[in-house]
Amino acid sequence: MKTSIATVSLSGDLKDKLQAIAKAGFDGVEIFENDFLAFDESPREVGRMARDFGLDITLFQPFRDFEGMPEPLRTRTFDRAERKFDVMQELRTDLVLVCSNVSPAAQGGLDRAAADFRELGERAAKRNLRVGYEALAWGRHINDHRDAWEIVRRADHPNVGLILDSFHTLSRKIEVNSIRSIPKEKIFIIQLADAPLINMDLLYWSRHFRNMPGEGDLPVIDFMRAVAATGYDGYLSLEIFNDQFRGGNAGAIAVDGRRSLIYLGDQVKRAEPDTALSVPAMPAPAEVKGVAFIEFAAEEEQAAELEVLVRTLGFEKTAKHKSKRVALYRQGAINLVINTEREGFANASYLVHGTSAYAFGLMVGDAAATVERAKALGAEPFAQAVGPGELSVPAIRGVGGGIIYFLDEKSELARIWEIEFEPVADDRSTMPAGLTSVDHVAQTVRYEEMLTWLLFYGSLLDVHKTPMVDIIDPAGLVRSQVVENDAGSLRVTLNGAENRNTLAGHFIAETFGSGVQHLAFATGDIFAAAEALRANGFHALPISPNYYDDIEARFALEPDLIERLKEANILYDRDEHGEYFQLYSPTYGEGFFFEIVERRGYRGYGAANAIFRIAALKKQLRPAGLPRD
Ligand SMILES: O=C(O)c1ccc(O)c(O)c1
Ligand SMILES: [Mg+2]
Repeated sequence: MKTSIATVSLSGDLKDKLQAIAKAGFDGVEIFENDFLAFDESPREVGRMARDFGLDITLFQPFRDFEGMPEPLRTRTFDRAERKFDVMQELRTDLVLVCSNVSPAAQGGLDRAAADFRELGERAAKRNLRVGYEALAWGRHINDHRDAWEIVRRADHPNVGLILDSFHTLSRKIEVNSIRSIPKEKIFIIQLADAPLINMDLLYWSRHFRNMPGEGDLPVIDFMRAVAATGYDGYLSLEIFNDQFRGGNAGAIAVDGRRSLIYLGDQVKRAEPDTALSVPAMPAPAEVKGVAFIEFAAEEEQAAELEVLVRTLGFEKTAKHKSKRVALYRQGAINLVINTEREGFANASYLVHGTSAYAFGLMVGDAAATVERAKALGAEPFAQAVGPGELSVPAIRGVGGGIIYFLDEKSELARIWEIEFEPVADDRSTMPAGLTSVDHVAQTVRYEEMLTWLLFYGSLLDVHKTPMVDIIDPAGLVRSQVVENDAGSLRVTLNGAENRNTLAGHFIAETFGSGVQHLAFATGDIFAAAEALRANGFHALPISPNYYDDIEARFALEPDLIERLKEANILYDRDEHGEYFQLYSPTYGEGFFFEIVERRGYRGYGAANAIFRIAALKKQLRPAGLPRD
């Protein structure tokens, strides 16, 4: 499987783009004509630059408004093509993309178009060049790959072939199985793009909202399976028109792009093991059995404050690390680790981000295999010095710089708490509150990083994503999307903050980056938990009385239940599967907080309640930039 990406997909000048593309490990690049025209070097020099970066130029594109032109436009169009051929020879690329004509002057007719392509093929053949025809979804006469293929078939010229672009086919919901019968030699290149499902004009959707395969909602896998069924094993080339990517970090977007192609290849291979597509072998997506631990990095004094909060939540200090300043707090199956080391990664993370949940551990089927898969997908493995008697825990760097550790039950890793830690007798001052497990981990991320995170989790783990929802913060919008597995043993909510006045935006600005902003713990009895917490000296986040009047009316709740909810500051929601109860802690530090939830069948995350608890949480936050008193 060879990978390529169009220069139009990335930010920067042509050289920046080539550099990012090469660094991400692509084999080739499509030169988008405008990127070349806006660049000062000659085509010969651009070709040399690409080759110096180790990149094939897979395609030069696009050549517009070619087929079906009446004279004298037709003659001019062929002259124009000859000029492009000159540039291609200088660049030293042999393939040009001709996209279907959108000009009002264009005339229809498959035979007329086929004749034009045969003549163009003849001219291209004289120079050893090839011409690929792509049906734009909004082409004037040709907007369906099946018609483009019919024209290529009738042109019947070895230098004329078809270019399939997943966006054009899938955006129009064209039956992908029509691809299966196309001879693979006639498919000159495959362009790939996904997109979120939004109802809008096809051209506008295509030019602004495309994203990497797996980041959107289109069935790119079905498209790719149909392509693979032809026996095609040539270049897979990303062509992503996206406003955000154009302004983003070229290096990071290129890494996402390459990851998306490898992930796509892996999915095709798993669905069709006999596929002709040469896909690198890698372990299957990791099955997550649960969140094994969450680790905070803190400095001593703040750690003490955090410990008080954690104790009021009913946690008990059960163990300490044999040689490091690391303590384990436990309740039910929840392990919270507080790391106050003065060196190493946790300390470095503390120095940059302040007290934060900088790492978490996932219990998976096979920890080593999970890191193998992550590496195949271009993630960075993480390792630090292992002391005597310590385990080397497989780990990777997350997107925002945090760490994800992997434990499993098949190795010594399952016994990490016994091997590396020793029990302590806690003179416990608080009582357990019936918290049983981690319900979800909520990460606040930069809005521009949302897709990166989704692809990161989605490609590595056996999870699915839920549709994006808007969370209303009094100071702006926060977009939220969830990655979760069917078992409910992993739920990660990703909240993308666009603006620093929101609670999420404040957290990012003040902690210098994306990170875990809240942890939600599950309980089987929220009212009993609330009672126990209160006895522990925990103060639940106060919720406005107006909220309770509203839900009483909205859900027709019994007055008695409303009273109990109100009295304990418990929020309520309901979906078609059941009921949901939520209780929040006050904020800690720059907006970190805990949540306690009881699910009675409910599958969501209480998005409808977010505005109320955000307003309440924000009341407690110091204004940005002011020191704490
Ligand atoms: O939006 C366009 O015009 C355009 C141009 C070239 C392509 O390959 C494409 O898919 C779209
Ligand atoms: Mg295209």
